[in-house]
Amino acid sequence: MDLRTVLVVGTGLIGTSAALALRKRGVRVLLADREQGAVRLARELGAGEEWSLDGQAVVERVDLAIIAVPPAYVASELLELQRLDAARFYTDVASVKAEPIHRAAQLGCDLTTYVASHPLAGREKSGPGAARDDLFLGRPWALCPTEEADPEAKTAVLRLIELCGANAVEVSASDHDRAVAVVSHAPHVAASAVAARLADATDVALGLAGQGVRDVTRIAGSDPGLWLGILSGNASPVAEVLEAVANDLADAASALRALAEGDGTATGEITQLLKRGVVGHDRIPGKHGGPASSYAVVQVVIGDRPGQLARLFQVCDEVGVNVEDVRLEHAPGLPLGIAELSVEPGAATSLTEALRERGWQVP
Ligand SMILES: NC(=O)C1=CN([C@@H]2O[C@H](COP(=O)(O)OP(=O)(O)OC[C@H]3O[C@@H](n4cnc5c(N)ncnc54)[C@H](O)[C@@H]3O)[C@@H](O)[C@H]2O)C=CC1
Ligand SMILES: O=C(O)C(=O)Cc1ccc(O)cc1
Repeated sequence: MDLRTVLVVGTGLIGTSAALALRKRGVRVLLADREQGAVRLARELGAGEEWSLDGQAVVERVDLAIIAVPPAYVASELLELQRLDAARFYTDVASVKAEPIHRAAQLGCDLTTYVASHPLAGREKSGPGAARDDLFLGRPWALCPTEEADPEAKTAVLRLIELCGANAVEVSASDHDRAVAVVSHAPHVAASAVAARLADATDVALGLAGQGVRDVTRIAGSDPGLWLGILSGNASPVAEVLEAVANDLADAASALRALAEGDGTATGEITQLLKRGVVGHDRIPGKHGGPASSYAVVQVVIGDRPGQLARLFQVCDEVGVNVEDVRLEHAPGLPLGIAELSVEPGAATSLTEALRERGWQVP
């Protein structure tokens, strides 16, 4: 089915990102939020037009309404939108699925026109100002149709996912919630626990912070209010994963205590955890949801001057090398840094040679 008009309720990070992606594909988008400022900013960013009611009636029934509000408000928003007959079909994007669906059933929502969904893409920033039209490109987007759902409602949500450039993954709500406890929600709490150690760390310690601690704690910078809602909505599955993580941490701490007291055999336990970590890390699928791939990394020294990265990418373009990922390491106190370019292993040598020929320092 074609989505000609879509209503986005909740013009924050996710709602506005979806709106921008849809606008880019020529879809007409209407915007609503309980905060007028959020609608205004989304509109100014080109995400669509303001949704308005004619008294208590909708002016125009849209093809699909996307409910992009915190998990606890999804069901009541769905009820209200269905009462207004605002759309033919409805979805939401909340990070938890079983509870909003259960609540919607309890409130008496029409489950035939509703298919819950969840894009596995986001950022540690909130609000329309953080939105990006390419946020969902190549990312998984779960959809959880219930038995009651009309097949056409599912088709509408699949079209939304396709228009946003994401990869649809159909899964039951309970399997979804157990899965995201492992890959998103428990990692978030673990990141917060590590970041919390930094709250009273010394300036010396913080001055020595490198990329590792930034990688591990990035998501800990997210909105605590939103995350309290996400974790509360998936409490048991998240608690189960955290208990397992806590056991591993407690075992590692005991082994290190034993090691500090001279028990050399304790290294075995620590090695086992580190090795299990490598196995788990390597199982994370690569870009576009494909199998985990190992790219070659080409390190290039770059000066801290405007335009350096653009010139570096220009060389990659000239020699036809696709940069799969890029990471910047800054050298503290020095006017230079290192750009780490991840490329297909077969392309690393030719890129290195091309860069050196053009005067770049490739250590
Ligand atoms: N932040 C992230 O990285 C991701 C978030 N999600 C889910 O997307 C949903 C939205 O999250 P974000 O966009 O990050 O949050 P956000 O805080 O950027 O935006 C939420 C917006 O919803 C509005 N809102 C709240 N209650 C409302 C109501 N009852 N009616 C109308 N508007 C209301 C707020 O004013 C705000 O503008 C949440 O359910 C979240 O679990 C899904 C994937 C990633
Ligand atoms: O910032 C990131 O990398 C994320 O992975 C964000 C995120 C947060 C919540 C979700 O439900 C899905 C994705």
